[in-house]
Amino acid sequence: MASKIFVRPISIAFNAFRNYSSSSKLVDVSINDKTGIATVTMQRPPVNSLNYELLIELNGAFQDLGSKKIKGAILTSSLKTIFSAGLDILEMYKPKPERANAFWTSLQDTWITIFNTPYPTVAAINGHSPAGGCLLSLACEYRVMVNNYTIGLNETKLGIVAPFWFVASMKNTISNRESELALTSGRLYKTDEAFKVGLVDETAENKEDALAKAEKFFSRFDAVNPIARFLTKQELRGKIVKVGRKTFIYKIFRKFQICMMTRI
Ligand SMILES: CCCCCCCCCC/C=C\CC(=O)SCCNC(=O)CCNC(=O)[C@H](O)C(C)(C)COP(=O)(O)OP(=O)(O)OC[C@H]1O[C@@H](n2cnc3c(N)ncnc32)[C@H](O)[C@@H]1OP(=O)(O)O
Repeated sequence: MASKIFVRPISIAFNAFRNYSSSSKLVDVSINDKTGIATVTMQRPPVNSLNYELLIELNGAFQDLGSKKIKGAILTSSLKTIFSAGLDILEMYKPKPERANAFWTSLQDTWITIFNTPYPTVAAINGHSPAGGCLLSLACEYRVMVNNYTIGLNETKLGIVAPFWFVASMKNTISNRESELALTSGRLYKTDEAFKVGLVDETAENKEDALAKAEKFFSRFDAVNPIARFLTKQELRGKIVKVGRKTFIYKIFRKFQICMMTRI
């Protein structure tokens, strides 16, 4: 684990990013060769619900970007009014245990990858972003959200308990008090409300405005050593990942969830 952490930022310094573009079915990745900014676009209509295949592609996209010399990556959606509707409900309906296990693992791996990237990340939230959609944006370092949409961890409203790494991601962004109020009530915030509590960092008029503001965020690091930056990010986020990845409680929790899912 430690070697992975220390090798990555050094290796990215030796890789070029120029003229890179790749598009799979569910995720499009492009890198602007002038700015060095990557854009990762989810494109799974109708609502970018997170199924196993989308998660695997997302995880792969963010991992691959770790080997390119990019300035930062923006996560956004190709859909007009939805960033992501969260986990695909169909993945949770009477799944086979193997599929359920693979699904949960892919969700957690994707969260860890995005939460831990050596390069800066921004979610340009250009539509509704409930539950797992909110989680993806929380994994990024900065959130810009288009006006008049909703975002939040609404699991309790669905009768579901948010895993503690969902909760930890929220608490990494807004206060413990606000997290408690939000999670226990399953609150979905409108864009302006989310901005007021710090769940999003900036609001935007439309997707173009959100992308422009996201790009501007990366210039904060123009005069910052990327390795020092990444190690500092790890110092701040490492404990959350460690707890999420390793604890006995997590394994029990996952078994319990899969058990619940396969019985419904
Ligand atoms: C259940 C077992 C529990 C066991 C324990 C599990 C523990 C889990 C821990 C983590 C928990 C949860 C994380 C999650 O992410 S759960 C998913 C939460 N998502 C939501 O609550 C969002 C629901 N969707 C909406 O609010 C709206 O659809 C929208 C995103 C605001 C879009 O609205 P819209 O009016 O533009 O579109 P709409 O007509 O509603 O939907 C279009 C079609 O998309 C389908 N759909 C919507 N959301 C999902 C989804 N999450 N998964 C799969 N499919 C989805 C919707 O059914 C429509 O389909 P169709 O056109 O009717 O066929």
